[in-house]
Amino acid sequence: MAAVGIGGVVLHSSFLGKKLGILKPLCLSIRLKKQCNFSICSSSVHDLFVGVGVGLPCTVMECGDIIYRSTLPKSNGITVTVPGVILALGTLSYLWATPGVAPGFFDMFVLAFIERFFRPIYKKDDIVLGKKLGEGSFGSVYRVSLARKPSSKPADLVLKKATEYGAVEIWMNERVRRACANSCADFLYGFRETSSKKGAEYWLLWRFEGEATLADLMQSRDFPYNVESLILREVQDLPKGLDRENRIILTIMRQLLFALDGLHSTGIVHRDIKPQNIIFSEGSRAFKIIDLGAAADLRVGINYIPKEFLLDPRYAAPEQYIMSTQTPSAPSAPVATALSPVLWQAFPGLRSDNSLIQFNRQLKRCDYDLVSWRQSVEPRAGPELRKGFELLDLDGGIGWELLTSMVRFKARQRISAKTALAHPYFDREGLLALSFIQNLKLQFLRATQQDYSEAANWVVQLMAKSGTEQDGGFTEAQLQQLREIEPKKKSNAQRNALASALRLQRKIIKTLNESMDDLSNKRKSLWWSRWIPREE
Ligand SMILES: Nc1ncnc2c1ncn2[C@@H]1O[C@H](COP(=O)(O)OP(=O)(O)OP(=O)(O)O)[C@@H](O)[C@H]1O
Repeated sequence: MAAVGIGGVVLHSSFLGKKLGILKPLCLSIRLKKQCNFSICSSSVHDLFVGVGVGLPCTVMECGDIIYRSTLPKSNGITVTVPGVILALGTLSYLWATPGVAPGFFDMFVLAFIERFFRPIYKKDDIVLGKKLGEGSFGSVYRVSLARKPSSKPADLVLKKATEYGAVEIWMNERVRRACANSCADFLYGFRETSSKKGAEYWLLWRFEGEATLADLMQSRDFPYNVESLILREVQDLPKGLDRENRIILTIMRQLLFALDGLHSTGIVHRDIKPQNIIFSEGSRAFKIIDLGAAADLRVGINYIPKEFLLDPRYAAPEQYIMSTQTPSAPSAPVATALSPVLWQAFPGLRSDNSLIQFNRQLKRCDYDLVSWRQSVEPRAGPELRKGFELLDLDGGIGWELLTSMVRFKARQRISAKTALAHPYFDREGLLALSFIQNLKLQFLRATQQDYSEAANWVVQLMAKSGTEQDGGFTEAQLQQLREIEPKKKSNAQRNALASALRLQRKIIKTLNESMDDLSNKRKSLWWSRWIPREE
């Protein structure tokens, strides 16, 4: 059925025809070219429906047709009503909002399935064990090679033989490989191995990324210059100093935040970010994240409410200590930026376990307020701590400002990896120029994450600098007034509605969490792990 276009709206001709019979003066007057000029009463506007389709303008359509066609029965085609559109938009935005439930299901049931046909498969017999790289409570890690080495398969690999948490780690690594491969170590394959005497084990294979984790590099007296030579692949013959160190730390931080943001954007929260879980990839000359065994996938709820916390108390955010393992946890903003990596890098004293534990105690005593902590320790600070503060105070204290916005007691007040990347601290150049994609991403983040009150301040300052009487600028009093303008508070009704909506949202999430908790209690099996390949 033809439709008539009016501006952006398209009206079905059947509707128009019907209404032509009850022409009443006034209200919405629609002038269709010169031949037809008719009115529609506002009382009828509410049952106006909007047709989907391309409308023919009067220039190519004889308007007489409208009256003739209007006697035809109503179209059975899809029509879109305003409430319908609102409902559909609401549903879509819910499904696509962070962490992205809809893309999560697409990934799980479509992409993961298709990927299975194309990925290379490894078997236990293909693997020759080499040196042990690490042993944790949940598994052992070895450097391995392949027994037979087809040229298409990489030779230098890392194998983790893991306990039950290996299943989660396989899931997370596969998700990451599909969504943000550069954020984490290059994962190749994972399977369940049941022939061992110890019982079932999960075997996970990665490409060998490099010899050193950030923790190893930070132990060296030469840190951060040792990282500079790794990233640039040469030793710089430049004088050492705060400025150079700041550039290196900024580069590490930026790489880390890009990797973290990649994880968060796909709905995965690592929950165990620490220098030991950040590996330097010699191939990519960048830091990558490892050990996703404690991660949670917020999109499909995997590992979302773990029964046992796998977190490292040296680095975990304060709420992790105080939360009972039985309490269903609300999804907090990316917790991973909790105890900011800036801390470990700026203050060499915090690089040993004992001083880190001591720092945690001091911070707790200051109610997790970093500014009070600084006030309490700075007067009697040793040279190392002093150097850390100096480094953070460079460029008007922009590093300190970033640090304080990352280390906050309340999870919701901590800035996310995305917002941190848009922080002016990263305006400075690092060691390497950003890639085209990183640059684009950064520009986009800046445009979307920026706090615009800063921009307003900047305009005020600019005006103050050029504002003389002669140039028609502002007087000091006027500028003061401008500075004092406070953002308008939302009206009470609006705030109340927002608060109720948030309360409702929290209630729904809590109920969902509780039911998930119940479900996982009843059926201890990891339902999604049925997709993990098995080797008997
Ligand atoms: N892809 C990789 N390339 C090179 N080395 C790796 C890789 N993955 C892990 N390693 C090395 O293996 C060590 C242990 O890895 P990982 O942290 O994943 O194991 P884990 O069993 O969880 O150990 P922990 O319990 O101590 O955290 C790392 O510290 C790192 O040195």
